[in-house]
Amino acid sequence: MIKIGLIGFGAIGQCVIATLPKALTEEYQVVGILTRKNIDNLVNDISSYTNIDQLLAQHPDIIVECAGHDAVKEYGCKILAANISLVISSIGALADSHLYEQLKHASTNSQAKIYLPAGAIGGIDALVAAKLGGLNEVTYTMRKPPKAWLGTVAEALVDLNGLQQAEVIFSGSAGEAATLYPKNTNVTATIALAGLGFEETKVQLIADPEIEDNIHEIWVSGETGSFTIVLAGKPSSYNPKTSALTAFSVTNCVANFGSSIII
Ligand SMILES: NC(=O)C1=CN([C@@H]2O[C@H](COP(=O)(O)OP(=O)(O)OC[C@H]3O[C@@H](n4cnc5c(N)ncnc54)[C@H](O)[C@@H]3O)[C@@H](O)[C@H]2O)C=CC1
Ligand SMILES: O=C([O-])CC(=O)C(=O)O
Repeated sequence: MIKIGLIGFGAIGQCVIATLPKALTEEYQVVGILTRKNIDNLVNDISSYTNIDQLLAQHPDIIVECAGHDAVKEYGCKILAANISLVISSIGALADSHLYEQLKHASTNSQAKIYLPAGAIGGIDALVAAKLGGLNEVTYTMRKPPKAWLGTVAEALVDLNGLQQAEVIFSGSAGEAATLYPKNTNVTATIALAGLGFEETKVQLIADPEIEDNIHEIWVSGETGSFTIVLAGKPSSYNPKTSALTAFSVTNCVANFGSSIII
């Protein structure tokens, strides 16, 4: 029996709960969800908690963070120190090298593992493999409709509501992108960690009024060859910033945790 906890019950959290029955062949129980405020009649009588200690007291084997960078900072080490494995959706939090080292240290000292899902993108398997062969260049372009950038620093750069043509709202390193756009560009951190790191991974972010999907383009060149991956992800109907694929990728991490065959 796998005991599962969640942090956050928004677009990703709700889809994870709905998808677990399809993804897990082993017996499991969702022992609780940490939310900002108590939610009555959550789903299937799952309890919601507002304090991490209440969730830890349910002795989950694995906790899925799908809340935001602050949640990783606030709870990550405590979860790992309690020997509970952690799936991190908000991978951009790891652009903070101090936090990265703290989490790694907490995991090394316990038997708990940190799972980083591919999330909204794909090709991470090819990228980590190409890294071992030797990488020369990794570039990533994210194109999202203007409404996906509302509530971000892009609002001060362009008129998102009146945008007539595609505008580059950021060009720079993966580390800067992940920090400047914490709710939108966690995948830049995933690509950086799998490949050339936060400084060397080049990122461009674009607000495009002519598209409806979130379009992710990864270009990699190295000693083993080169590849380009383009994903046109449907945005979650609950949160336009988040691609619908993300929650399924996160759920698959939980399935891998419980499975003897990892894919
Ligand atoms: N790796 C990837 O490909 C992706 C990662 N993400 C990350 O996942 C996070 C969640 O995404 P969504 O579900 O779309 O966001 P959402 O905004 O729909 O839901 C997040 C929920 O978490 C709750 N929450 C926030 N901080 C919390 C805390 N400290 N404790 C308890 N609850 C807290 C919020 O109240 C909200 O209900 C994003 O903020 C982003 O960091 C999002 C999309 C893709
Ligand atoms: O879901 C997406 O398209 C990517 C995203 O928001 C993130 O990386 O934080």
